[in-house]
Amino acid sequence: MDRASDTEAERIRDLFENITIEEAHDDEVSDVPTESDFSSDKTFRLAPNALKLRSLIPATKRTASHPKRFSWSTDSKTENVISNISQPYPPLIAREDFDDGWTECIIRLGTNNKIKQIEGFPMPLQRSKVPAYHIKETDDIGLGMFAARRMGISDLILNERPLVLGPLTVDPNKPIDMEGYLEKALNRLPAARAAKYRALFDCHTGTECAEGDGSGDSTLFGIFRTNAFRVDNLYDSDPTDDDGLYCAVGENTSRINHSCRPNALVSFHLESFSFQVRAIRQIEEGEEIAIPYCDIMLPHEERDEIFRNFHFECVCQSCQDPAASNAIRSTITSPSAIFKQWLDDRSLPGDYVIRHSLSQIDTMLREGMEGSAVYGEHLQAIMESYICLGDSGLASIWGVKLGRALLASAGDTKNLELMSDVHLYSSHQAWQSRMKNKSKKKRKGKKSKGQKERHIDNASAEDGEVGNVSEDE
Ligand SMILES: C[S@@+](CC[C@H](N)C(=O)[O-])C[C@H]1O[C@@H](n2cnc3c(N)ncnc32)[C@H](O)[C@@H]1O
Repeated sequence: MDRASDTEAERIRDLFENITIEEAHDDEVSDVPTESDFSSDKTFRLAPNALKLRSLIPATKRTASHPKRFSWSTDSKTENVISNISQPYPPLIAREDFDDGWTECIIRLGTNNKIKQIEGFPMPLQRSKVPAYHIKETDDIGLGMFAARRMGISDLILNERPLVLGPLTVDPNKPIDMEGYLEKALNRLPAARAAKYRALFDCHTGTECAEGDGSGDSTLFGIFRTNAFRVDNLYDSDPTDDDGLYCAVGENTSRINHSCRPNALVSFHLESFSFQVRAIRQIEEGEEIAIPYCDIMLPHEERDEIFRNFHFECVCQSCQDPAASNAIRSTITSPSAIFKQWLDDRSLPGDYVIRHSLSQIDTMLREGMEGSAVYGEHLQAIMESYICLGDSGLASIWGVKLGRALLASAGDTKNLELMSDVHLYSSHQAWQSRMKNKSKKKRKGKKSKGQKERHIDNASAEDGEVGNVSEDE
């Protein structure tokens, strides 16, 4: 971080300590949602794109560490429903003066407090000197985002603070006045940011979907439903269901179109309270940037069903030939069963998992599926195979690939830093657990020439390429 941003971070922190949260008065918000408003089985998604950025780190970890104290309060009359959390309120500083942008949040007080406890919040946004994108008309699907320069895997394309954040789901049988809340939120936003929100695309208002979900012809809610992306790491109740989860609308993030073979992923970075969009493969200047609005592993019919709720038919290459893309998807599976089999059966060859995962990765690269969680699982399977085989060089090559994939999907640089450390691999508990003649090798201190070991050719294992398996005779 440079000196200027250091100073800005300190300034924000100082000011933030003086934040006063506005209490919602009964006359202002007459229908404050109660716990039951958010807890019906019949909830629907507000986010068309409800992007489940499933972490490659086992989900149990996240669930286990989830603090229950952030559950919805039943004492809703005293709750602050609309609260400003990202910056302090005037007269401390004018919202217009805030370079990184201002987010209005339709959230519970518990969530508000949770955000304020995040260490370092709010961190400044990352800005690139040379713009990475521009927004312009596509040939057929309205506006879209296009690369302004060439980018590599995990490169940051966009980092922006959302305009508005609100609940992911509401109960259609007990609709809350989202239109009213959004109107309030926009009135509190700087005028220019509110205008950006109002200018966003609305595929929802006036449709049959709007009739059934309580949004009626409310335009601001329609815009919210069209453009909100799920915020995966902010939750107010049990994160195993949709209840108490949030989604957010971004000025530029919400202009990114969907593809079932996306070249970028969007994630939410809590510390800076911002969307990050990162490349998941090399992107050429002028190429359209596309993200997944749903799980791209789903068969075409199920993806189509999701898009139908949002009134579009996907125009991506995979959807041009559904039979072919379904056939490819049906061959892709998680490596977990094969990995377990390899660990249990020592008669299987050393490269058993590696060969299988390389073949799966090859298929996924051809179909443009680097954005799926299974892709990361295969990178991980190869990395862990090399750990078991005691090859830290190759383990680190695949570890760095995995680190980049994790960075692109979760916006966190920690994994990549960790995986770049070559000593990490030899200190793994499974290190050398699959080596034949382990003791003999140790005595010799080098690889036995006659031993049949297979390895990935380092030169061809560079990013985006599948390495060749060769025999080391
Ligand atoms: C979040 S907006 C994306 C930006 C939008 N194109 C605009 O002009 O503001 C989502 C809408 O874009 C269109 N869209 C996005 N991806 C598409 C795709 N792959 N095929 C067809 N339409 C798509 C649909 O109309 C969808 O409701």
